Amino acid sequence: MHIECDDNCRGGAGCSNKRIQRCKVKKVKKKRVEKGFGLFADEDIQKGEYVIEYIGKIVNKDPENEYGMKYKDFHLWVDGSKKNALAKRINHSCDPNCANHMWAVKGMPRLCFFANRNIVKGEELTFSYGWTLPKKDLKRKGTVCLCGAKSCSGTIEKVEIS
Ligand SMILES: C[S@@+](CC[C@H](N)C(=O)[O-])C[C@H]1O[C@@H](n2cnc3c(N)ncnc32)[C@H](O)[C@@H]1O
Repeated sequence: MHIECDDNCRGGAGCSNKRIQRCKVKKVKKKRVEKGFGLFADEDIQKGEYVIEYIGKIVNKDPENEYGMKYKDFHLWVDGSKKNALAKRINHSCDPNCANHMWAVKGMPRLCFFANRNIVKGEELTFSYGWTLPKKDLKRKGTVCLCGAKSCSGTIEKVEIS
């Protein structure tokens, strides 16, 4: 987990490690695409920059909807289904331009997206969902992936090995 500085840090007002608490989010736009809605960059974004936070209700069981996002290593999820927040519109790609990381901000865990390469204005923001399909669940087919990447694996979900 990454940790943001708090009010006692030596950097004070000039500290660059307070991006999330200062809501230094990028300009983004929601648009209709063949996957429902998608989220698009409305300005150029540099590799490594903070893009947006995944917001929702924090719950202690899997909400079992497409907007549930798990905190890695914790039995906690963010359920974005009821919130009209933009980050829940980010679609999956097999070759994503963003990644989500867990940050501790003033002692609280937050799920945030960062650019993993330079992104130009107008480009769709994507991340790798990491969804899995249990091997025992052979009757279910995965969701056909429409990411269009050369490296596309065909479905959003990967089949679990064991
Ligand atoms: C968290 S939502 C993403 C936003 C969604 N498109 C919407 O309109 O709210 C996840 C759902 O979006 C769709 N989706 C996301 N990425 C996709 C992809 N690469 N190919 C096909 N459908 C995708 C699937 O229906 C998935 O269950």
